[in-house]
Amino acid sequence: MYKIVLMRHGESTWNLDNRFTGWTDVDLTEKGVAEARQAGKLLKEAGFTFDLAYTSVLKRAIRTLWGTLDEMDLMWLPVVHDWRLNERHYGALQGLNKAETAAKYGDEQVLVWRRSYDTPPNALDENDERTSYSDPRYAGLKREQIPLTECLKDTVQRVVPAWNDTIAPAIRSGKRIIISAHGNSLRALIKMLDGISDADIVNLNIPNGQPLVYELDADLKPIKSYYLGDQEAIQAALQAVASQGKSK
Ligand SMILES: O=C(O)[C@H](O)COP(=O)(O)O
Repeated sequence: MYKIVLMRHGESTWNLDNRFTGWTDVDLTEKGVAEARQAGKLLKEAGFTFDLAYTSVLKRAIRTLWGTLDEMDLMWLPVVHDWRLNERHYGALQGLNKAETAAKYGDEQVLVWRRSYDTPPNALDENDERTSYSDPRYAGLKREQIPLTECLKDTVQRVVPAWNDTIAPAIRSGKRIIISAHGNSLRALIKMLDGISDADIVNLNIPNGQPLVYELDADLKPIKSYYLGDQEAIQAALQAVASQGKSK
């Protein structure tokens, strides 16, 4: 049996402002930094340790990993930064307030943009200054690999290869791993791991900074999964994430 830990980054400045973030590289708030440390404390208390860490190329996930590993005295750990674990690109919504967008376009439309499997938000214009074309961290990618918007299905199409090419082989070789990533890149991964249908994935929300343990069998199929920590607080946080896209 293998055990892996998935974790969404702690609260970011744009989580606090309730803005669509996607590939925008915003930092953690003080609360987010504290959540990362608290996650490390919980993992240490529960007897976890790791051999290898995976994260995205976005600082809110990277800094969360740093805080967690620091708390576990594991800052020396090898870390793989993979752009394929980035948040889902939120297209032209990036930067807009979620509740204001719901007031303008309706809660239903915002739910479709946030949670539907295959309807992407409007794309950024190629000349929009918010595109990632000239960002050096994506210099190794072909232009067509850099999204202008994504639905969850598009995110699945990059997260699953990251799993198959690098993460799954590392787990099979016996490495104990932690993945620090994002709400929707983790929804993509969990959809694949748990075989969640396109319709049911709409209901899956991930709270900030809470370690989610997956126990996997020899074929890397989930045996069970559970959040560490205060279960009531986690349920409240899940509800709060679901409500972020409502006008009231
Ligand atoms: O990119 C974002 O705005 C968030 O990190 C995830 O947002 P969501 O819960 O609205 O999809």
